[in-house]
Amino acid sequence: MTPSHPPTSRTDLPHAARVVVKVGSTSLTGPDGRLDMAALRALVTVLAQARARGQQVVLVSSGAIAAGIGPLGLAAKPRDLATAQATASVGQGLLMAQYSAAFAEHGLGAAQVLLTADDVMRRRHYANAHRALERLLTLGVVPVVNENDTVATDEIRFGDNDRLAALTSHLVRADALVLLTDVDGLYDGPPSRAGSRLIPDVRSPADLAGIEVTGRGSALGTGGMLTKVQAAQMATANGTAVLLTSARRAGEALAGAEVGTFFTATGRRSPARRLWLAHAAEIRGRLQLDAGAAHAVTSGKRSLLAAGITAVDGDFEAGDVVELFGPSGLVARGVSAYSSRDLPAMLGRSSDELRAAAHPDEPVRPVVHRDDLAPMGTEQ
Ligand SMILES: Nc1ncnc2c1ncn2[C@@H]1O[C@H](COP(=O)(O)OP(=O)(O)O)[C@@H](O)[C@H]1O
Ligand SMILES: N[C@@H](CCC(=O)OP(=O)(O)O)C(=O)O
Repeated sequence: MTPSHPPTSRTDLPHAARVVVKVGSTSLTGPDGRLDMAALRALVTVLAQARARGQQVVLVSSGAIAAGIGPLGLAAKPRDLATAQATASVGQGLLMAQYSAAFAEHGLGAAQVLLTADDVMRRRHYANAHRALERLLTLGVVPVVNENDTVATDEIRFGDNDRLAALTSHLVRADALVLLTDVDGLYDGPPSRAGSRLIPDVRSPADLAGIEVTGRGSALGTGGMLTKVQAAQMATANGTAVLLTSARRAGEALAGAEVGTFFTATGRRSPARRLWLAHAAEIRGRLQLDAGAAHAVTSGKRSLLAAGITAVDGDFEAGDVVELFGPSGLVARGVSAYSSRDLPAMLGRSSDELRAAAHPDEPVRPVVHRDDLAPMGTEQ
């Protein structure tokens, strides 16, 4: 197999050693909202061709909720969490049965892999998921990944499979990520608006300036174009090239044709936790830092101590993600070890003062440990 490196252009894509392909609900369902078997089988044929070329393939497939709507007699995609969870657990089994049958026609095995946000955020879970996926790939099986919708709670869920696909690309160290949807690429405005034009290449985040993307998906889709662009940025910043196009063009895309929008890989892999913090985590509050603290967390990559915090905003618990602002703007995101109720009494106090005031059994921790920090913004 070709040595692993991100493709630098579309023509390189058929030579990428390991590819993650993500397909959205809208591309797998017909107008009646039911699974479109022909679309599913056509996609599997394309993935089997990639396998025949010697590429390893991981499929991230939405469609569990869509597949559950018909059998449960529902009129539309459920809005409340409990019904969405129930619908996904009915649909996921049906979806997977179709994939297993379709891959078997090409002599390929398929494996269901259901992930939650914890599986990429927590170090031990991450190592576990990584090991299982590696073994599946070396066994020649095609992993079919979806979010574990039945157990994912509102607080800790990806909610959209685009960012799950970017994190899966990190998990398997993919060279390329192919995002398949119902439009043929990224446009500079909503594709339904007359005059919107396809953007063929995105070479750096600056190329995205001025582009209008909406977070609203179609009736069955979830994140719209916004989560796809976020996923593309997560993946490219971590050394994975991205091609965004329509599911109808999956065959051409994987064969290296001039279709869709190609996002060049811009960065190198960072730890998964940092990736999550920087791009996917929900922000619950904000800490204002003095200049010294802002410099310490960005340049020195040091833990944030209470002494350098001047103000606390928001309502958050210990373990929630907060944004850290220096005198000239956003500098980092991090996991706060203290709640917004406990922090105000600690501000500006040195660790020695806090230790003297604390209960002897209670260790004084940094407010944000350096392992839980993702530098962002300009003061890096
Ligand atoms: N700038 C844009 N370029 C392309 N598509 C866009 C843009 N802004 C919004 N969209 C919409 O995003 C939709 C795709 O998102 P979504 O429905 O969530 O798909 P999926 O089910 O494949 O995840 C497209 O149908 C399109 O109408
Ligand atoms: N996990 C959900 C997918 C949610 C989702 O992201 O959908 P989509 O926007 O169509 O990729 C399901 O299988 O229904």
